[in-house]
Amino acid sequence: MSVFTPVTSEALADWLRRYAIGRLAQLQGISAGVQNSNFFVTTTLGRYVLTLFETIPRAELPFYLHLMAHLARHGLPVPAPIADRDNEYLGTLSGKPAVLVARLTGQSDMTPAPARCARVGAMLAGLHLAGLSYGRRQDNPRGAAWRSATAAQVRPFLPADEQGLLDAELAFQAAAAGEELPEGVIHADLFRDNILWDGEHIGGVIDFYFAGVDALLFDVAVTVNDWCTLPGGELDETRTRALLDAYHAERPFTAAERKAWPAMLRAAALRFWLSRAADFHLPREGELVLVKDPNEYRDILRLRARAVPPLVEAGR
Ligand SMILES: Nc1ncnc2c1ncn2[C@@H]1O[C@H](COP(=O)(O)OP(=O)(O)O)[C@@H](O)[C@H]1O
Ligand SMILES: N[C@@H](CCOP(=O)(O)O)C(=O)O
Repeated sequence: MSVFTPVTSEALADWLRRYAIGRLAQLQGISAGVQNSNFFVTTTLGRYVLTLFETIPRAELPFYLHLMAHLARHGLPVPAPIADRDNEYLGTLSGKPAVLVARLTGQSDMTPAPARCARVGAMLAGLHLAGLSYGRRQDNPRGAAWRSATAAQVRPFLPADEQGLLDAELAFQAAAAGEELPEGVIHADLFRDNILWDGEHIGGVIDFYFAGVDALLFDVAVTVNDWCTLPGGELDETRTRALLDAYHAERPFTAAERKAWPAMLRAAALRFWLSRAADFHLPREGELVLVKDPNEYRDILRLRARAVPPLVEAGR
């Protein structure tokens, strides 16, 4: 559970006067998420999610908020940020940068069937295509430079065998960086808990606060590693095929991407092993704080270094 910064009903009711969305009816802390403080806010006019940003520098926030507005305008089920009476998305509450976004409907599915993986693949391709016309640029905050810096921070806390795994992977990734891959805006954290299902339709894609510009294939790898992994960490071939084929039908993978796929699955696994290890060994203070298991992604990383299914089946 993550609420790092408390918000009182009195302070929120006062803050809401800046908006045109009615009076506060209900405020509830959200028991999920690891990065920001989130609350469900119900007013006399609608239902919203309030996010207080805990770590992202204020100057970087317009990239995310305008991206969400851009994608929503392109018909994707992304929460539109709410502008205040001065036409600003970003405000300040409890001393933190704060935003209200539309609350979307649906529930996340932690045991998705192949058909849902296919929908996610198609939606991810749509998100990448819509992102091509987004005018702002900000690098992936969890890209290669962040991975090297975070590896140095967490390495002293790891046992010897994990230090060896980490060193070998960093060396492998440095050697694998080669041909240029198609780039664009990526979500970068499209886990099962960041998609809300409304029946068989995707009702919401949330949590854009790791988005940035990077290889589109990195986003595909992040998504496959979460949506298509069996409990022991191996890839489920049916779900993997469903997701990749549906993506490929919307944005065909290039030859360079096919070649880079095994290394990209490993880069994506490394990213989440590192962030979870950093959250575990270097925790932040908070009222309700959720820490996810780093070993899950350590094991996924080990397994992806063995055989993985091809990005595109032979003959397609
Ligand atoms: N726009 C939204 N509509 C509906 N529920 C949301 C929305 N945004 C967040 N949530 C809920 O809040 C939870 C935490 O949000 P998330 O963005 O994952 O947190 P964090 O920013 O800490 O990673 C989600 O799992 C979901 O239940
Ligand atoms: N998806 C990441 C952590 C980010 O948490 P989220 O709640 O914002 O998705 C992980 O699983 O490590």
